[in-house]
Amino acid sequence: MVKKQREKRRTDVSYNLPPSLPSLPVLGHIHLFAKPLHQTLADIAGRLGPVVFLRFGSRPVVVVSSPELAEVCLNTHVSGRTGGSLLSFPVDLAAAAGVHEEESLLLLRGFLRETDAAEAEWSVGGAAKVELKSRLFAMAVDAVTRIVAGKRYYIYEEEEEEEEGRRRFREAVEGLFGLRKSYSVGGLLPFLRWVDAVEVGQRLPRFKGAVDGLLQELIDEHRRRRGGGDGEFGESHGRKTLISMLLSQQTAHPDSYSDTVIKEILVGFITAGTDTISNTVEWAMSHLLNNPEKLKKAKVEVEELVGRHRLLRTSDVRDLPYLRCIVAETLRLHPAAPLIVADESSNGCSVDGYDVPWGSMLLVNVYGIHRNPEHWAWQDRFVPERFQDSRAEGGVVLPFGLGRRRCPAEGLAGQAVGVVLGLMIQCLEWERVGREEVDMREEAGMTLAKATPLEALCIPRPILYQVLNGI
Ligand code: HEM
Repeated sequence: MVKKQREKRRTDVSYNLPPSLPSLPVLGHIHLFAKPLHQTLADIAGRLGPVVFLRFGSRPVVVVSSPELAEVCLNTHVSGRTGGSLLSFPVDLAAAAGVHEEESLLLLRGFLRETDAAEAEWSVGGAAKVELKSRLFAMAVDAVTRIVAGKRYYIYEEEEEEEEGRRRFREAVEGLFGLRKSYSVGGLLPFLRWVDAVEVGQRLPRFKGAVDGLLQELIDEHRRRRGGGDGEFGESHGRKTLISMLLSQQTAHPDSYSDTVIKEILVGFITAGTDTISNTVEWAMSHLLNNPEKLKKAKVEVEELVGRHRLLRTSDVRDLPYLRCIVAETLRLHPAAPLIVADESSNGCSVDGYDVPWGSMLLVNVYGIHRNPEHWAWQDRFVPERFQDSRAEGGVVLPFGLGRRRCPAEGLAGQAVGVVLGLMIQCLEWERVGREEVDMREEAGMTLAKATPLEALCIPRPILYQVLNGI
C-alpha cells in the first residue's frame, strides 16, 4: 500500500493526491483547526476517508486514519523514520519496574497530609479537595529522573533538603513541558524531538540550554564517580541508571554515543516518560469519577486480590484484569500521542494508491483510529469491559506506536499506570467535587492532556494510615 516512487518535484502537477478540502492561500487548511488538531483530522477523515491531503500553511501533509494503513506506514521503510531512533541498543527497562510504585507512596503521603490539613481548614464530610494534575506530573518526573539519573527532583522526603540543583531542574523541565503544549501546526514535529515550534522559538534556547547544562552535569558526575573507582555509582536502589547504561555504550562505541547523543536520548526519555504517564492516570481517574460503578468494580477487584493489609505492588497488576481493561480503554480514548509522525519529509511515496508528494509530512491519526465508529461500538464512551478477555471488539489500538520507533517502554508504562491508579484506588475513597460530571475536554498539544486539571475529593482509607503512618 505504501510504495516508493521516483522523486517528483513540488512543481509537478501530475500527482494523484488523496481527497482534500478547499484551502486558503498562505494558510492552507489551518483555518479549519479550531478544535484540537487530532479531533479536526478525525472529523475530516470521517467525511473524506482514511487518506487525506491537507496543507498546514505551505507544508503538504498526508493524514492516514485507518489501522491497516497506519500499520503499513509505521512499519514500512519510509524515509526519516527508520533512521529516526537514537536508540540502537535495547534499553533494559526491566530494572526500572517498581520505580512508579515507590514514587506513588510519596504521592499518597502527600494526599494524606492534605486530608490531615483539610480537617483543620476545609473539608466536605471529612474529605479533602485535591488537585491531581500537578501531583501526578511531579510523581512522574521523579520516577523518570530516577530511571535516568537515580535522583528525584520534585517530591522529596522531609529529611532531604531542597538544593539549588533541584530548583534549576524543575524550572527547566517546566519550561520545556510548557513549550511542548504550545506547538504550532506549522511546526508540528515528531513526538519526542526538541520542540522548535515557530511561536516559541524565542523562549526555547533558554530552557534547552538549561536542560542541556543540567544533563551534562549529571553525565560528568556519573563519569567522575565511575572513573574514581566507585563502580557502583549509576545504580539507584540496586537499579542501573540510564546514564550509566549509556556511558557503557559510549565506552564500547565512542563514535555513536557522544555526550550530545546521550543528552538527546535522555531528553527523549524525560519528555516521553513523564506526562504520558501522568496524563493517562489523570484521564483514567476522571472517567472513574464519572462512572462510580466502574470505580467500585476496580476497588473490589484490588481488595479481593491484595486484601486490606498490604499495599498493591507492581507485580500484582498482571493479576488485575479489570484494572488493565481500565488502562487499555483510557489509552484508546486518550492516546498520549494522538498523532504520530510517520515521515517528517517524504522523498515521495504512495499510500493506498495515492501519491504522497515530495516534502510532505505523513501523519498517522491514532486518536481517529481509536474512535472510528466502524470499529468501535459507542466509540466515545468509556467502556473498559470491551477489553475483557483480550477481545478489544476486533478494533486495533496503537497507543505506543508501531515499527522501529515504537515506545521502548510499553511494558513498563502499562505497569506504571496500573500500579499508580491501583494504589490510588486502594488507599483512598474518591468522589467528584460537585454534582457535575468531570470536564473531559481536551487541550491542544503534542500529548493529549485534559483542558481542566482534575480536582477531586478524597478520604484516606485505613490502609493508608496503617502503612504510611505506621499506625
Ligand atoms: C502511557 C504511557 C506511554 C505512552 C502512551 C507512550 C507512547 C509512545 C509512542 C506513541 C511513541 C512513539 C512515537 C513515534 O513513533 O514518534 C513513544 C516513544 C518513546 N517512548 Fe513512550 N509512551 C509512554 C510511556 C513512556 C515511558 C514511561 C518512557 C520512559 C521511561 C517512554 C519512553 C519512550 C522513548 C524513549 C521513545 C522514543 C523511542 C525512539 O525514538 O526510538 N515512554 N512512546
